[in-house]
Amino acid sequence: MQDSDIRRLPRASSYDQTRGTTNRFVFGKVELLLPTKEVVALLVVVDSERDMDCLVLILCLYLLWGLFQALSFVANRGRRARPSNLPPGPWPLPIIGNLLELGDLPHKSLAKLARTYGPIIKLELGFVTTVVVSSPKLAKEILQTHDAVFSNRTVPNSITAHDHDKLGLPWLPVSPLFRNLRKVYSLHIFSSKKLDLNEHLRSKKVQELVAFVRKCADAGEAVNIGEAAFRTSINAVSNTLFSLDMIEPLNPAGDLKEVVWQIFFEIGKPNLADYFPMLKKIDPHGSKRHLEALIQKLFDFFDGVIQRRLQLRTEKGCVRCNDVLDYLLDLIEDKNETLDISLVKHLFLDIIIAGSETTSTTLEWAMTELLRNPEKLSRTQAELHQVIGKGKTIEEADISRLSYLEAVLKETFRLHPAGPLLLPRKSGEDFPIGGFTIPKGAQVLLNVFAIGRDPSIWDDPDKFVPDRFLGSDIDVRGRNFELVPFGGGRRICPGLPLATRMLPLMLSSLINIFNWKLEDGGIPENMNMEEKFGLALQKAQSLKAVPIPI
Ligand code: HEM
Repeated sequence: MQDSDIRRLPRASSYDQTRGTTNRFVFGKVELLLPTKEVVALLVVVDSERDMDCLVLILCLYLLWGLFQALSFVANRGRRARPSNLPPGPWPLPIIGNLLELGDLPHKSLAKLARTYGPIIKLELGFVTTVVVSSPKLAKEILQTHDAVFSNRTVPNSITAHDHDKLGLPWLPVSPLFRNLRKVYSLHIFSSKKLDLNEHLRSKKVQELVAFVRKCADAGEAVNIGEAAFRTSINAVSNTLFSLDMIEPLNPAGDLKEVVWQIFFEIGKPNLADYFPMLKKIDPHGSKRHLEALIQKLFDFFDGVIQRRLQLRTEKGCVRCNDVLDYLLDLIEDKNETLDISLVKHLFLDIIIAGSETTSTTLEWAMTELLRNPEKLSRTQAELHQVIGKGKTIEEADISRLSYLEAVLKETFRLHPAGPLLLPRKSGEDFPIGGFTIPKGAQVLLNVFAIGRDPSIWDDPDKFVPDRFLGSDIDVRGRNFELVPFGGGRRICPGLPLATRMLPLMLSSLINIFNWKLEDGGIPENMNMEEKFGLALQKAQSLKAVPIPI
C-alpha cells in the first residue's frame, strides 16, 4: 500500500466519511485492515520506521496475550460440554477463527456461505461463536416460535459507554425495565394516536426538504439524496421528540451534525474487542472512549432541552408542545417508576441513532432503484398524479391509497434492508433449530439480505420488480418471514410505525414534484450499486441527481 493510499483513508468528519469500511482497525497511528478479499493475512499500514517498531511490539504483545487467553479459554470451555451437533460451517483458524471469511460485506459473504453449508451455519468470530440463519422457516423459529430463547442481544463493547448497554432499549436484556420501555415506546411515542397528534411536525420537515430541492433545481445543482434525506429524517425524529431541529440547515457550525455522524461512525466501526473479549478493558481502537465523549455532548444538549421544557411547564399559561418530551415528563410527574431524566436521555439517543440513518439510507436506495428503472418511476409518478395530483405533497392519511408506492418501498426493503443482519441476538440456552443445536450464549444473526435474494423464494431475485407485491399480502410487520427488514417478535423495531410514515412522505414528495436526471450526464443503467456495510447498509457512492420541477 502506498503513502497516498494512507492519506486517502477516511476521517470521520463529514456525512460521506461516515460510510466507513468494515475492516479498518486502528491502533494509535497504526491501522490493521482485517479482513478483505485481497488479503489472506493481516495487512498493516504504517507510515514510518518508528511506527514499524511500535507495530511489531504491539503485535508481539497482542499475540502473546491472545495465546494466553486462548489457552485459558480452551481450558474453561472444556468445563462446559459443547453440544455435539453444532451447525455446519467453514473450519476456523486458530485464535481468529473465521474472521477472515467475513470480508467487507459480511451479509454477502454469509449469504455465499449459506449456499455452501445450508440455511443454518456456525462460525467462530475470534472467540465469539456465531450462528447465522438464512431461511424464512428458521427465521420464524428464531423470531416467533422460540422468541423467548433468542430475545437477548450480544452487546458491542463501545455501547457500554455511559452504561448505555444497561439503559438503552436496543441492548437491554429482556427484563422489567425492557418491558416498561417497550410499553413507553408503543403507547406514548409510536402509537397511531400519538403519531397522528404530531403529524404536522413531520409534514413541516418534508416541506423544508421540498424547499431545499427546489432551491437546488433553480440553481441547476445536484442534490445529495442521502444527505438531504438524513437531515429530513433526523429533524423529523427530533421534532417528534422535542419540537426542535437537530440539524440546522442555515447554521451548520452551531449544530450537532458532526457529533451525530461521528457517533454513527464509531458504532459502525469494527472493533477487535467484540471478537476478543479479553481486549474489552484495553479498548484497542478507543471506540468506547470516543463514544463516551460524543454521547456526553448529545446528553448536554438533551439536558438543556429538558431543563428549558421543565422551566416552561412551570410558567403560567404555558402551551403544551404535545411532543414525546411532554408525554414523558407527564409520565415522570405521574410517578411512572420506570422513567427518570437519565433514561429519557438514553431513549432520545436511541431514537436519534436508530431512526435517522436507517430511514435515510432506505430512501436513498429507493430513489436509486427508481432512477435506474425509469418505467417503474413513471408508474409510481402516474399513481401519485392520479391519486394526489401532480406537484402536490401527500399527507400521512393518503399513504394507504398508494399501493404502487407501497410496493416500491417493500421491494426496496427486500433488496436493500438497512439492517441486513438485523441486530445480533443471543441464545439463552442450548437449543435445537433446523436439526442442529445452537449453543447457549452464541451470537445469532439473521441474514435478511440472503433471504431477500434467495432464488427459491423470489423470481429474478436481483431485479427491482415492485409489481411482485401488488395484490400480495406480504408486509414488513414481522409476520411474513421472507420479508423482515424490521425484525420480529418482542424485539421488532419499535420505530416501524414512524419509518413507514416518513418514507412514503419523503419519497412521494421527491418524485411527485420533481423529475430527476443523474449528475454529470450519468446513465441510469451504469449507476454504481455498490454497498458499504456499517451501522446501516449504505450506498457506497452517494446518489447525486439534479431535480427538474414537474
Ligand atoms: C427504515 C427504517 C428502519 C429499519 C429498516 C429498522 C430496522 C430495525 C431492525 C432490523 C431492528 C432489530 C430488530 C430485531 O432484532 O428483531 C431494529 C430495532 C430498533 N429500531 Fe429500527 N429500523 C428503522 C427505523 C427506526 C426508527 C425510525 C426508529 C425510532 C425512531 C427505530 C428504533 C429502533 C429501536 C429503538 C430498536 C431496538 C428495539 C429492541 O431492541 O427492542 N428504528 N430496527
